Amino acid sequence: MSATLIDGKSFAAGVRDQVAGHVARLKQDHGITPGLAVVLVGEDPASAVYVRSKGKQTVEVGMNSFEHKLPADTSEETLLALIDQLNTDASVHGILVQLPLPDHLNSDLVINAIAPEKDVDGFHVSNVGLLGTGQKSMVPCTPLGCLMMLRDHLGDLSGLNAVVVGRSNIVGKPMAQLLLGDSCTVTIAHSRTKDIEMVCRQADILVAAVGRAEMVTGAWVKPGATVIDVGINRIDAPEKGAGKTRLVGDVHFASAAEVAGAITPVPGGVGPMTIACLLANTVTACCRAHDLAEPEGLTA
Ligand SMILES: Nc1nc(=O)c2c([nH]1)NC[C@@H]1CN(c3ccc(C(=O)N[C@@H](CCC(=O)O)C(=O)O)cc3)C=[N+]21
Repeated sequence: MSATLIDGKSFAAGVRDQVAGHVARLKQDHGITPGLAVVLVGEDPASAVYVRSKGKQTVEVGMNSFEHKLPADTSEETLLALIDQLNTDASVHGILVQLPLPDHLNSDLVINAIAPEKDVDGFHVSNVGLLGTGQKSMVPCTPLGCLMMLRDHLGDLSGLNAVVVGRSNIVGKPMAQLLLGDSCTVTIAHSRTKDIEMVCRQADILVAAVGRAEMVTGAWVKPGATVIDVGINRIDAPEKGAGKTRLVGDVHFASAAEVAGAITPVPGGVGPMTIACLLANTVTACCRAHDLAEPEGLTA
């Protein structure tokens, strides 16, 4: 491997330290404790793990964590009533509804019921529009974490060719907006893109967010490029024993790391940054709610 490893795990620990500092200042100087409410509908085991990890880290940085676990058959009416209550609760500065929701619930409707200024996921249509027009908004956590690592590693991004593989509302589209905001030349590639390998090989910055295990190989990577792997895929790992699994990204790490200048690993790359940025967004939302100066370096 010749690429520099971008250590998301330690970067995220640094972001959480900064967040903890801001939380302490909010408590001491203003008597305010930022609060994050996480809503989980149903019993998806993977989602439950993430929600527990978010709650633990929220408390570790000194914030209040409010967890709302609802049964899988919760009605839209009940869920909307809870969101309404959280919208008006002054101790709640951030609201996250864990996705995906069960099929009978309309996630667009639910997300757009969150007060935009408390929408720490940045998924509300108002925040999407504000980001797209370069106005102050809540920025989705995963793309924000990727941007922080890119700026840290590369400094000024202006004029660089950035290719985002994947066009989801959660990662691909907002990632492209953020890179455009930093004056990159941005291409969004996806399953219908012609000669996707050739498109990717033009990228100084290559962000893989398709959800297909190890799809992006070294042959897709321009020598020296910075590769950000957003994918988290659990695959069978018979070499570890019968029935064992392991996590891999959307990038075939071994081959890409031979060509790239820098690369994020999975696990320990983008994932921990996503949670750190959720905490950062909650502090930002709290400061805005109280008309206080926003933390620097924790927003786009
Ligand atoms: N409204 C909403 N917002 C989200 O941000 C959201 C969501 N719904 N639904 C589920 C996905 C998933 N997600 C992850 C966050 C951190 C790791 C993470 O820290 N992963 C570790 C590994 C964890 C492991 O070992 O399983 C790592 O990559 O190093 C993974 C996944 C946030 N999501």
